Amino acid sequence: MAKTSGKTSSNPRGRRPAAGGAKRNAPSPLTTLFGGLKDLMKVNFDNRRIPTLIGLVLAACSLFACLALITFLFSGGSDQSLIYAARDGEAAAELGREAKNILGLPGARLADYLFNQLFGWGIVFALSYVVYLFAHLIWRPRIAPYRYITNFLINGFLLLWVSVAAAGLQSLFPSDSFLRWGGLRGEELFTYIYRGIGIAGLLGVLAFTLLIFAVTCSSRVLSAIQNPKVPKVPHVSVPRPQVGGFFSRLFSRKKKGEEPQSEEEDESYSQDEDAWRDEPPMPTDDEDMDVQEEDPTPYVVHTPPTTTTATTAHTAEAAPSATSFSRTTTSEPSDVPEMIVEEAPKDDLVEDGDRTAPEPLAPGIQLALYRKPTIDLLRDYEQGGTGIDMEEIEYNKQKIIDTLASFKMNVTPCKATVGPTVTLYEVIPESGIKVSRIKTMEDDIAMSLKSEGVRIIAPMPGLGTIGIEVPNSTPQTVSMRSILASRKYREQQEKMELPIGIGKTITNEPFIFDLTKMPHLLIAGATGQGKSVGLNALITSLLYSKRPEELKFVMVDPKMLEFSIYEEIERHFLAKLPDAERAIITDMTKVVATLNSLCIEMDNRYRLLQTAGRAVRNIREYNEQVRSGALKRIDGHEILPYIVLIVDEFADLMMTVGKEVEQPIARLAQKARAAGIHMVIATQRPSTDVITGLIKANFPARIAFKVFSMVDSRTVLDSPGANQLIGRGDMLFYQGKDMIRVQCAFMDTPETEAIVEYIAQQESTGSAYELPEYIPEGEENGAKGFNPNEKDSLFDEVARMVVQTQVGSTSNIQRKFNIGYNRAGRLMDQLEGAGIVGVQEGSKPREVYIKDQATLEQLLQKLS
Ligand SMILES: Nc1ncnc2c1ncn2[C@@H]1O[C@H](COP(=O)(O)OP(=O)(O)OP(=O)(O)O)[C@@H](O)[C@H]1O
Repeated sequence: MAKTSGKTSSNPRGRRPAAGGAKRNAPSPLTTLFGGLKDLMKVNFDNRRIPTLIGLVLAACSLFACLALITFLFSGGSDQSLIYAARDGEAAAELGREAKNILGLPGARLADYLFNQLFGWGIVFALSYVVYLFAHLIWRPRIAPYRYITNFLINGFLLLWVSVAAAGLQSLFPSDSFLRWGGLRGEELFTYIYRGIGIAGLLGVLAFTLLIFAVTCSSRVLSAIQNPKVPKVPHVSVPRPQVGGFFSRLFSRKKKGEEPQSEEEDESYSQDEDAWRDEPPMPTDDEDMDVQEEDPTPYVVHTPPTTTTATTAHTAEAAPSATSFSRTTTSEPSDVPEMIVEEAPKDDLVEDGDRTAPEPLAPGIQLALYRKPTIDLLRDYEQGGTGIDMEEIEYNKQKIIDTLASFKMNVTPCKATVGPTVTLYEVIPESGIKVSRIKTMEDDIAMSLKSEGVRIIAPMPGLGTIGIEVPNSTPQTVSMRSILASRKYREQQEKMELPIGIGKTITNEPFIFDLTKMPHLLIAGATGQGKSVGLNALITSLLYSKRPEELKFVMVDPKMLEFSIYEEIERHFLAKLPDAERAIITDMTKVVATLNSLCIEMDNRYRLLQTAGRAVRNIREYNEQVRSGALKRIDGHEILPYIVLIVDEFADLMMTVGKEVEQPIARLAQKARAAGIHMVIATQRPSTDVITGLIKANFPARIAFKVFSMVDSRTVLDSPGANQLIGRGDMLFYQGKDMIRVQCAFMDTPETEAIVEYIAQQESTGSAYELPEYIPEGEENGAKGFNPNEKDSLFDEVARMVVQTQVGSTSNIQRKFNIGYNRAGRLMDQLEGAGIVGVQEGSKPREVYIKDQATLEQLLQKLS
């Protein structure tokens, strides 16, 4: 073939012959014949027909030879006379019997020739090469030609080596067997070497050539020579799926019914020389070599002692259990021989006993008998824990390596971390591979693993590896109970102001963050991907850590169903506008007033912080001062509750009232942190008209559940990733730095109902927390006048006190009448409306316009 090409290339087709030289340069009939043959072969090779035909012929031949040889081993002795008779020209019939070989006399003669006349036991390697040839010609014709040559050389070497060694052995242990162990050719070669260098030399040659062969072909032998110290470790064998030589892969594919059905389908497998996406590529010659010499124990699990330690309440503090696998594939460079499989630490739960104990009474605590909900109200969904499925891990690892290798990206796996729903495989790419190229392989790996969504983190921040997250075939449900009962949550609860335990990370650790540090949160995700469950987890987390005096929610629920369950705890944990009937806001037009009211509350709080002195810069410091007694209740100071605004469907809000909410939300987002007001807004539609630039800029902390497009993912997270999630609470947490994949905790409606009931039946603050009244700009003038219907019952008394003391201060009213800050603020507004005091000017007391009691009494009479 090569020769043919050489000849034709001297007259490349398409080149015009020189003028006048047409005859001289006309192709000879031989060239024409070869050229035609070449064209024919080319076309047919492209069609894969010729290789398949050749492969089938070779398959038939090798089957014939194998059958002949196998029966020859058993019946060859009795067929010897027939074989020699035939060779001497006598007919078998003359000897009066038939050959015992299953293929008759031709089979016996062929086997005798192959075995005895050629290479004895070495012939096995000749046959194995023929099998390799036909298998590749039929099923994988496009592998590079050098692979045929490499395999030929390997089998050729083994054939000669075994042949000479077998001939030597037979000469040492002579027998009257009809079999010539090394065959005639092997015996000749043996005799030649033996005569030249003697038996010691012969043994030396055999040993040395075998060593050279092993070093050339096996990276394991090479590394064993380079690092002779092999650590002694206990080992347990684990069955290995999908790893092995060509035949095991072939059979496993058949078993799974994945054989390409049609020629077209088959063609698609061979688009790229190595790109068998649906199956690992055929082993390269190197792989074949290693597979041949692999230990029959597929792979070894090294179990460090840490894995066997008993689970105690302190397991989280113990080192994570780790199981390391010896290298099983030659795709890996020899210097990183093991992959660590890291199972997440077991849940470290603490007893709930202390929860039911009465809380120590402290200044600011009004509800002395109030108890936070107990853990037994929550269910445990995590039966069985996150067990490691070694087979799955090994299978996925192999698939990842093979898929990347088929695109010429060799990687070494170094670690697998098994999480509740996802396993993170860390790999190190061979030098020279662009990390950005691996990043583009998400879909290819997902396809080869037949997996829903694969996410590649390239590179893993600070680790020098590339992370490939693959969903587990049996995801675990993370229960809210396991988060709130965890030691970590209990510890963080002490340190954080608004601790939110929302789920578990990939290392199975509770993921807890402080809402005050965010300080606002944007949640997005397509419908049905776990947003509502996530919001409930967030609310529950706060209900478990805060008392009614410390926390109030403002809930906006356009779906009208999601938060209605929390209505029962209105008197404990909800805040509302003074004129609102229900605390849960379902009417979108009321949201604008609520947001503006929150802005007023924010401003009021800032003023209050100013009056508290220089040492107080935010609500935490203010509350600390109140708790410590430095700021006294008698002076109108009391614990300021954190306010958390939760909007379930922000898109609805934007569609209904649009810009009107955008402004107050942006204002709150920019300023409300110090005043203890935090926002959580969730949306099903993460489009740019909902999550506008203004909103995005003010919500640095974001949670993305699964979205359906990369564009949506970019809108939420500024990068792809959320589109690769698998749903059912699988989420990405982003706070301007790295993205953290978290499995959101699950809790069902009955659990929420039980918590709400538990709180509702306890003592409360009497009514919902009253937010300041908001008067829209247009109505302000009229309303400022004074509305007798809204007159506070304390109005007259307060007015008298203000005129008498000539001090127009809200905190003064609070102190004197022992009322809350908001009510005092509202009374002050009414005094302003009635013309008794002037407008607010910074943190100074207001000017009192009425100077004597008589004038005041006249005015009060007019207003009544
Ligand atoms: N963390 C989780 N663990 C397990 N399953 C979950 C989890 N979160 C959600 N699911 C499953 O997904 C379903 C839908 O969840 P959810 O109602 O929270 O979605 P959603 O995003 O709020 O949808 P929508 O926007 O349409 O209301 C749940 O009924 C539950 O079966």
